[in-house]
Amino acid sequence: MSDVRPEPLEDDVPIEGTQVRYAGAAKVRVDEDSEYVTSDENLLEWVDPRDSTKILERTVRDSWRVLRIQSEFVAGFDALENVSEAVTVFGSARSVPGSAEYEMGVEVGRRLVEAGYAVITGGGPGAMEATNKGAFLAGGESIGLNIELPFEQHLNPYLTLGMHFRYFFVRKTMFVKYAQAFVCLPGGVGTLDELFEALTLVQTGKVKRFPIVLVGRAFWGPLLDWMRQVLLADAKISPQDLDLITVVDTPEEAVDVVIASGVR
Ligand SMILES: C/C(=C\CNc1ncnc2c1ncn2[C@@H]1O[C@H](COP(=O)(O)O)[C@@H](O)[C@H]1O)CO
Repeated sequence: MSDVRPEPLEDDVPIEGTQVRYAGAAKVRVDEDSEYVTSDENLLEWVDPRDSTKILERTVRDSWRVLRIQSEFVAGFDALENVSEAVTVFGSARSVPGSAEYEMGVEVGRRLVEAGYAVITGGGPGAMEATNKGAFLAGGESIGLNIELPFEQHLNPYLTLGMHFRYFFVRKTMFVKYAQAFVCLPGGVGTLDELFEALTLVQTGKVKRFPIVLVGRAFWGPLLDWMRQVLLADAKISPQDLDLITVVDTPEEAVDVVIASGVR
């Protein structure tokens, strides 16, 4: 596999004292230290109904925000409607390039493409970049769905299609709707959130025939042990819920599980 770094989709000229950031679909250059409030933060902010000076926030702004949310769904559906069979891969934003963990992501991306799948990630750094890199260099469809965050945010350069979302929940819909399976590489809170959202959707029958594969027994094993020893023992889950997750050690095994599940 060639290791040539492709031209990034994003290529901002650095100017001292400034930073480039997204505001929804728009890209703007702002002061380096300017405070930034994300769309998710605005949406989720509680406005005291007893405070009459905030009536504008409570009524007009939230109502109009719905149209922005709607437009984000439309943009996502439009951009992704032609995606062929795909697997969404989650994993740490902090996996370091060149580390074994990063290389595992590269191999997952490559093997998924070789098995005929498009690859979808969060479009950011770390395991997301690694997986996109493997998919991109293998000549496959490599999709990154990025998210507006309170700090500078870039799409990784290994994408054939990149999108930038304001709202976490809109982006999460795309992760599920356009994929036939989830693969989770080692990760932190974001990865756990994505894993458990997927698991809830499968457990409650909202999505069907949707393999969830965790790569790295040493990393994921203790979580599964806890689910068994605490959640199952305390009757918070059913024994069959544990069957919804498959833990493997290698990218090869992970892709084999996806293929064997027959999802297409
Ligand atoms: C913290 C750093 C970058 C953050 N950038 C992200 N870009 C895109 N998607 C992200 C980012 N951070 C989290 N995510 C999503 O959550 C998962 C990773 O979170 P974790 O807490 O690192 O496990 C990932 O799958 C994304 O969908 C470094 O500068």
